[in-house]
Amino acid sequence: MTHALEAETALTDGVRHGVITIDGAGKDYLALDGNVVRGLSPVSLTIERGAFVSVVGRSGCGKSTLLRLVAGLEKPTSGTIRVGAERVDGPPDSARYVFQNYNESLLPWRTVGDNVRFGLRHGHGASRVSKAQEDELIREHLEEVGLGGTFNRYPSELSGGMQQRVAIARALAARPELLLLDEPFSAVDALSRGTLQDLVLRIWKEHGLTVLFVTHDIEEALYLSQRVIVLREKGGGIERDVTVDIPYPRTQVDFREDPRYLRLRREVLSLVVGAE
Ligand SMILES: Nc1ncnc2c1ncn2[C@@H]1O[C@H](COP(=O)(O)OP(=O)(O)OP(=O)(O)O)[C@@H](O)[C@H]1O
Repeated sequence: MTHALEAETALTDGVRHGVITIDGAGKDYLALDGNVVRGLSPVSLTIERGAFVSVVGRSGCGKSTLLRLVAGLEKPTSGTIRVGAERVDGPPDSARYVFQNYNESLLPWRTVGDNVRFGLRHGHGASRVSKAQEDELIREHLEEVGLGGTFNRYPSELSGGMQQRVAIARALAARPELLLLDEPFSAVDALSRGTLQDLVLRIWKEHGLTVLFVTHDIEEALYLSQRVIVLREKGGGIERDVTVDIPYPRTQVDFREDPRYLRLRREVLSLVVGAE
């Protein structure tokens, strides 16, 4: 195959499979004191359309940097990133990002319904519909994340877990193909966290999304994902790409007793602890 034909095939495959293709992408930051800080050594990674992939590693290993590069919120110092056939150079239209801190995710002066409306109006291939149709769609999205009846409330009137559900509903309203989640549940209590994990799994399946999920919680990463990318300390790049070959549906209690999970937890834990 000629190079031109190979490139062409790669592009059409990219469109068809909606892959994230990271090719030697790395990031060095210029710190305020003028020193260069390694955010992430160059990494290469392909994520298939419809995959659920998590990124784990110690604090400062570059998890958020990797996600922000894919989200187009940072420019790589080296290498390239593509979402589908498009080279990332700013936030891709087909991707939505949910932050760790729900206080930053939502517009506090807008009602829950209007926060979701924002997602609807600024969505992927958004088309104008009447206000009544919009309201109907917003109510459906809120129902989907278990927040029926909160349309006219303000974010500050909701618990942290509920606010994160609003952020997810708003992201879904934008009809993304790719959902990027940066430690979205780290600030909520353990029980709400389990429920939110199951919500994300349901949404992933029902909407056929590709999910890239950053967490410091190895158990969470294994429970959710088909693949867990372990990063080396201090922006050192990829230590291991671990396949989680345990079928879905998974349930919180059974999954954690599965011998395959216990083996993988041991493997990933020792990689993270040993990734120095
Ligand atoms: N804007 C920035 N300016 C300078 N250095 C930065 C910036 N953002 C990140 N860094 C540095 O890049 C490295 C990787 O940071 P990053 O936030 O990606 O790590 P992380 O694995 O997500 O950490 P955590 O688990 O603590 O959130 C760290 O050393 C961090 O201090």
